[in-house]
Amino acid sequence: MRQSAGQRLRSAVEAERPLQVAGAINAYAAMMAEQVGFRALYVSGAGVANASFGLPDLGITSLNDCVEDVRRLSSVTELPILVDADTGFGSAFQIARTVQQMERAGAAGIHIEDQVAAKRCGHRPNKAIVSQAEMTDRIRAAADARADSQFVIMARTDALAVEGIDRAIERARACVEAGADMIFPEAVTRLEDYKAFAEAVQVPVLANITEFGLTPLFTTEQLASAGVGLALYPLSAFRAMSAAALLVYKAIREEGTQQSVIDRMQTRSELYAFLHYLDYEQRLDRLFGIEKGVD
Ligand SMILES: C[C@](O)(C(=O)O)[C@H](CC(=O)O)C(=O)O
Ligand SMILES: [Mg+2]
Repeated sequence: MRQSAGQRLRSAVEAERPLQVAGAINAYAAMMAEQVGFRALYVSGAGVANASFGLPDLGITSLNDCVEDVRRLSSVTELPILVDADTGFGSAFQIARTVQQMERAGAAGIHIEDQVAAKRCGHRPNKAIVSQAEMTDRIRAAADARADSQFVIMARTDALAVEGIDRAIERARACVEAGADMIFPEAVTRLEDYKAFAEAVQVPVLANITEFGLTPLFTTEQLASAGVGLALYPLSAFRAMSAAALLVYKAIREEGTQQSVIDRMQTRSELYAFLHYLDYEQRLDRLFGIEKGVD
């Protein structure tokens, strides 16, 4: 029997340490990431807000906004998809609904964080977090709502920046007791802190290797030595795509031609290869009996 998405994520974490999880802001990006060998994908909350809606990552987008992006990815890939569910999109019953909708949309797991609903990016100042009791309630509600017991509930804590390492670790442990399968300590600055989390919680720990934030760009080797289970690159490709797009827009506008930036572009045949375009065409020909040169 085909493994569930949750099982596939758990197996991937076992198979690759740390499991590199690639952020994909759309279905086509997911296909490229899969075809270069990633074994897991990520739907970033910031990605949904910034790329799909042109909004800042400040808790403005909804469950439906996010679920739609998840559906698009799960339609084109068998890779397990970890989803950023921000603060869970509400209180207990809404969190339960978040879990159910994400499962149905094909997600393998979600992370829920302990920031207040008016959340911020984890690498920005002035974050505020809910009490430990409220956070463990979120996790309990999420774990209880799963249809598939293998669906991954990951607890993200933003407590390190707010309350320091000891309280953050205590929170992470409390989340595991409440049913969290994995832990995402946000905005970690030192390898030894990852190690401390990993040793304390004894479940896979995720390192968010997002650029231009508080976490140094640790290598997978460094992360492995600190006992990290998953290495996340939430927006790396999006940042590069955005820079490339800007360059191209400017060149066309300023130079009246795209000639100077053509070698920055993916070619039509490269695009078609990732999309399996020719397979579609062949299927069409087979279905409708169209042969070359025959009307
Ligand atoms: C991981 C994250 O939650 C995301 O939404 O992708 C962001 C990433 C970022 O803003 O760089 C976060 O770390 O808060
Ligand atoms: Mg986020």
